[in-house]
Order: sequence, then C-alpha cells, then structure tokens
Amino acid sequence: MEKEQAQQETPIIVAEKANIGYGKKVILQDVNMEIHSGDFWCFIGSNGSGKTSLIKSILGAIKTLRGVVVLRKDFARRTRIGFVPQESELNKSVSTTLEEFVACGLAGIPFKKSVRHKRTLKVMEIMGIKHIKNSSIWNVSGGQRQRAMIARALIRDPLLMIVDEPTSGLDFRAAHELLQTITDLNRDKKITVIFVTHDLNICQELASHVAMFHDQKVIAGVKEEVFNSENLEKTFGIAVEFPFYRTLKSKE
Ligand SMILES: Nc1ncnc2c1ncn2[C@@H]1O[C@H](COP(=O)(O)OP(=O)(O)OP(=O)(O)O)[C@@H](O)[C@H]1O
Repeated sequence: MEKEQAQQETPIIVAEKANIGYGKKVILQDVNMEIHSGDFWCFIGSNGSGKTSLIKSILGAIKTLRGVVVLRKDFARRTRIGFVPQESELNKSVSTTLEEFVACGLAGIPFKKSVRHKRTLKVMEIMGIKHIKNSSIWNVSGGQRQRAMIARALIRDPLLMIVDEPTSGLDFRAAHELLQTITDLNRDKKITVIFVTHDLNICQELASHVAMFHDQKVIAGVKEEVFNSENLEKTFGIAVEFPFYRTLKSKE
C-alpha cells in the first residue's frame, strides 16, 4: 500500500535541464518541469514556440539534445498514454471508416479481435459517434472527426491524455462539448491531461498547471503562480490585461 502511494506521489513526467530540437536545431532550452498524476496542464504560446516539440519528446518521438525528459516506470511503455494530434496531422490519403480509425488506437497493443471490437464500440458510444461507425472519416463533420480522434485515444484506457489544439475549427457547441468531455475525464476518472490551446480563457478556467512557451524557454508551474500578466506579456510579446485578456495598446 505504502509502495503504491509512493508511486502515486512520484511525478509521471520529469523534464530536467532538457534541450529539445531536431538534429542540431535547438527549439527549447533548459526545460524543467514535473507533471503529477491528476494534473490538468495547459500548454500555451505563439505558433512555432515549441509546444508540439515538447509533446513529441514526452511521446518518445524525438530524443532530448541535452538533459532528460523521463516518464515514470509505469508510463515508460506509453501504452496508457492517449494522444490526440492536431487534425492537420492526419494523413488525408488514408480513407477509413470511423470504426477502423478508432480501432487504430490499439495499434501495438495485443488484444483479441473480439475484445478490440468491443472496446472500439464502447468508446465510440461514449463519444456519441457509434451511429456513424461505417462513415468515412473524411465524410463526417469536423466535430465528429475530433470526437473520433478522442475515441482513438480513449480506447487505450489512458492514464494520461495529451490533446493538441482540439477546439480549433469547431463551432461553439462542439468546442464546449469537447471541453466538457476532457474535463470530466480529468475530474471523474482522474486522467492526467496535457492540453495545448491558444485560448487563454480555457487555460484560466480549466488548468491546474500552465506551461508558457517563449524564446526557447518554458515557464511551468501551478496556474496561480505562473499565469499572470508579466508572464503572458513575455509569452506573447504584447501586454495582456489580466484576467480579461483584452489586448492593450502597445506601449509608446
Ligand atoms: N521535424 C522537424 N524538423 C525540424 N524543425 C521542426 C520539425 N518540426 C517542427 N520543427 C520546428 O520547431 C519549431 C517549433 O514547432 P512546434 O510545432 O513545436 O511549435 P508549436 O508551438 O506547437 O506551434 P503551433 O502553435 O503553430 O502548433 C518550429 O520552428 C518548427 O518549424
């Protein structure tokens, strides 16, 4: 029991003096952060500031150039991490039904065909897309495709969900429903969430922790400590009135 509790208190992800990039190109320098079980992290920052690159590093898709990004032992195989990429990352030349698309989430995890099928239908039901399971992924609405992407991540029964800009392109209701789903997963199922967003109001409302990306650096910590006007100005290069996020006239 004590061992189990000690494991729960150990961070699930630790970045220590990590430099992240591609080949010799450094994108992020000296990243230091700890993500604990049950946290709801929002990653915010301008386009190209390195949010997705840090996610790639957490997913093991790129190696650190210096320092480490390590996952807790029980996460190291990454089978319990669900990743929802940006829609633009989907391969448009691959045409599958929604059901086949969702089942792909189990790639690399050995399951009997019958279990795979059952799980697929279950997560499709949770996400409200079971009735369109035979439709092509490209013939459904953007909101339904987003739901399929979440279902594809949920099918892994994740302990950590990483969601990259899920609400972009969705209408108000679809975005609201998606946010509700992700919040419920965090609150009710205690799934740890990393949520990349450009919406500061979402960050203010949902995050327990915030990582702010700018000039190759990451300011990371508890929301109450880091999400303030000073850091927002550093992050976006403009003065932001806190907490209303109305941009102010640039300083003379
Ligand atoms: N495979 C790659 N090889 C070389 N450079 C890359 C590669 N992928 C991304 N980059 C560069 O890394 C930088 C950070 O990109 P990244 O996608 O991490 O930013 P981001 O903050 O997620 O941006 P956005 O908000 O636009 O999605 C960019 O300058 C990008 O061009």
